[in-house]
Amino acid sequence: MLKSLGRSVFSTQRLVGTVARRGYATAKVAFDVPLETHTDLQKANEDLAQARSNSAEVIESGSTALKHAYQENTGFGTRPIYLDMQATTPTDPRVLDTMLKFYTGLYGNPHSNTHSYGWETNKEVETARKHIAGVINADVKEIVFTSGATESNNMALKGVSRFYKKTKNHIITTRTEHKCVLEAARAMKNEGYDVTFLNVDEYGLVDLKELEAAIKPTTCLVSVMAVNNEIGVMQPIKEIGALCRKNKVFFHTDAAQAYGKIPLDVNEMNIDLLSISSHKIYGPKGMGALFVRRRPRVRLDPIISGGGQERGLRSGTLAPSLVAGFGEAARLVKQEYETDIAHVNRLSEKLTKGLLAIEHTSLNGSPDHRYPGCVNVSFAYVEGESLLMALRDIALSSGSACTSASLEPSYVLHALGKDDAMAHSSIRFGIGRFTTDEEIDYVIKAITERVEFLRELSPLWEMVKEGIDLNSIEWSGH
Ligand SMILES: Cc1ncc(COP(=O)(O)O)c(C=O)c1O
Ligand code: FES
Repeated sequence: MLKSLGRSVFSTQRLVGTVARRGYATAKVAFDVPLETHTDLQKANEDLAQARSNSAEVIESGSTALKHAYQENTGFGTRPIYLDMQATTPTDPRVLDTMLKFYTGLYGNPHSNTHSYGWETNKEVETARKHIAGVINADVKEIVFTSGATESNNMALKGVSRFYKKTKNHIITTRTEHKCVLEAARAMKNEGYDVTFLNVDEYGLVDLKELEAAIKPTTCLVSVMAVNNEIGVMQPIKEIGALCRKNKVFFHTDAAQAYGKIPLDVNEMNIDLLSISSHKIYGPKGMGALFVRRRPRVRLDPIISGGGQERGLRSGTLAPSLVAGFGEAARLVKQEYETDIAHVNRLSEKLTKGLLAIEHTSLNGSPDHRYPGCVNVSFAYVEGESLLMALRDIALSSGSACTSASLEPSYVLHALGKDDAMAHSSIRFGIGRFTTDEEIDYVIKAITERVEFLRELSPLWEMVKEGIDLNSIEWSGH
């Protein structure tokens, strides 16, 4: 019988009905389809949001945080508190101001060098490049614009290994990289390259000795991310850089979650290639860059062929509005670094303390080597997706688990040795420049109440309270 205590007991269908009865939502939605996949859950969420926004009643009005969550009628439905900063950040209004002029007067092609339309746009592009380089102490000539960190990572992994393939065909990366690095590495494996995927320890950190041992005479590239997007863990980038330089291997780091958020100096840290994403720093989406070191020079095969823009490494006309927005976002992260980090630190401490005060919760990833703006917590005996459904007033993610249409739990948490149940009960909280104290207070209160509420529904929780050892039970898979 215990074997059947699987997903059906935690059925989201039942949960939504119950949540509605408890008064978290005034609308009741009937689901006549079984809610099994993530797509079903999303649809159910959308239906519920629609029903709720059609309802005249607003729950628990009064507090500003709640107003923010439920009452702001933007015409796009209700707006939950935004705590999904690793997925993307809101555009800073100052960034938008910088971008608008490119949709009116400044429409010249930045690559046109025969007239003033081209020159004036090009000047703006180069100003942006300077701001972007400045954040990581790079030279302007070392910044190549791309469509985002996905493209930058592909360029680095595919471009470098293809260029050096005659003499070197080995790539080293880790198991907790973003999907775009893992998939680019896998693509190179399919092209015949030798790829090592390093393990991480229980804190999510790579072992430097293991890394050194993995380096071979044929190794051309080591790619280790700076800050993990799911758990916020910061890898020892400086030490990895030193190790790679000593062994004459190029070092690439995916800094999509790190750029502008932790101190990065490409020279001091011996970084040869570094990927950046504009929309993680309050800039526009669809924009990014790859830092490519000039001394010692890193060579790479372009993955896009064409007119030879961006030093021949990335052909195609640049999007000046996006470039300038990205540049302004970079200028702002540098200018406001101290204020931003102090703000994020303070709210992160408050949130972490508040969440870990709930019994049977734990922080995922190293508590010491982390970017504080990403807090990943496991709530034992509560299913992540049930909790997300009960937290419709807060925009959150359970890391990569819920971005997938399958019910496969996070590979990052797995790499840390977490079991399926723990991975499925984990939620990622992202704090940023515009997050407020009131929002964090509201989130702590809401999570505390709803975790308690969901546990009350959980037969597992009942068993825990009765003192049954859950490890002795054989579960059915899902
Ligand atoms: C660590 C990491 N790498 C790469 C990316 C991809 O960035 P972009 O959306 O700019 O392609 C992301 C964004 O989700 C990320 O978090
Ligand atoms: S699929 Fe969302 S938590 Fe498992």
